Amino acid sequence: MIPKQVKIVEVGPRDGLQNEATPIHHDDKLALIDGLADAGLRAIEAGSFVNPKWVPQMAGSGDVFAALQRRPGVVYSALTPNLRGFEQALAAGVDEVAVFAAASEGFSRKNINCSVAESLQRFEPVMVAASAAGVPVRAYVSCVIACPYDGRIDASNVLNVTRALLDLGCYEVSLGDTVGQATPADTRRLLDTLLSAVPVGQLAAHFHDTYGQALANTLVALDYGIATIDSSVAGLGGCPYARGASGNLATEDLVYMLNGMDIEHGVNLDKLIAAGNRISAALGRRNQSKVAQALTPPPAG
Ligand SMILES: CC(C)(COP(=O)([O-])OP(=O)([O-])OC[C@H]1O[C@@H](n2cnc3c(N)ncnc32)[C@H](O)[C@@H]1OP(=O)([O-])[O-])[C@@H](O)C(=O)NCCC(=O)NCCSC(=O)C[C@@](C)(O)CC(=O)[O-]
Repeated sequence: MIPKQVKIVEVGPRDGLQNEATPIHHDDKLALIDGLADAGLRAIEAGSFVNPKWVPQMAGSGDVFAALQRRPGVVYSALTPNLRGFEQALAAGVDEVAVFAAASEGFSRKNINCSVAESLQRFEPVMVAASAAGVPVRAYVSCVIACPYDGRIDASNVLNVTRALLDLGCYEVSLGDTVGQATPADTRRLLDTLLSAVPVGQLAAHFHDTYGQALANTLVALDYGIATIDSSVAGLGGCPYARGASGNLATEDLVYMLNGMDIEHGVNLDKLIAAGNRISAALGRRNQSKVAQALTPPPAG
């Protein structure tokens, strides 16, 4: 049954910006995060504590967290691949962290330099430390439909990794269609398998829009009762280890659809579009959201 209320997890400042070729000014990151919070987003992935040699755009995440104007009720989170990343995130004052695994061996090796089984072992000390510090841990599974290295992925692989992450103590697993190849039929097949064994309240949807399918797939996820949807303002993003993959579902497009379906989400569309247009201008490109394009007046003259 379609949920009456949806939690939007805004991943633009992390998933969105991590793949940008040109350096992004610290102040632009802060303005983006604050603009998103001002628009009503209550879960914002603001950075990531990974090796800066591998993902240079996230190198300043500690500084970003230190300088955030925290708004009450907003959860500011970060990616942490291992204990070292978690310790840095904790020192930076994150409210929540996310560990990230993959449903394919090829992507796991390229992305985090270890096998899927090894990645789960690396998360064990993170879970212990997070529990001791009272920090909730979310998880991602990448490549839930297809992998740029291993091809099509069997839903049983996704189920096994999802279960392992929940068994470790993650409160939720976000299902990442990293390369954006899923069609609604693929999403249905995946969710039929997953929901035979995992409660719907422990799953979130994370679709990239490379093939223009993200909103259609999100609608399928909502239809299956998934009430947490990841999206990225202005459709920012991509993954450094999935060449050619484009940004996430644009938050503006998601909000517009939810408005039309009378599903509560708490986000002001006008303020969201303004935040998306600001970061797009800072990056020297057009806002990739169709809704933002439709609702933004063309420049005068
Ligand atoms: C995971 C590691 C760190 C393992 O990297 P590794 O090479 O296996 O780690 P290591 O323990 O062998 O250490 C190697 C070097 O990394 C350093 N190191 C070790 N840990 C850290 C850390 N936490 N922060 C900073 N530095 C770290 C460590 O100090 C050492 O430095 P060196 O001595 O060479 O100078 C590395 O592979 C890495 O940083 N990978 C980047 C992964 C990444 O950020 N990918 C993009 C995000 S995932 C994504 O976008 C998908 C998602 C979530 O959105 C969902 C979807 O759409 O699919």
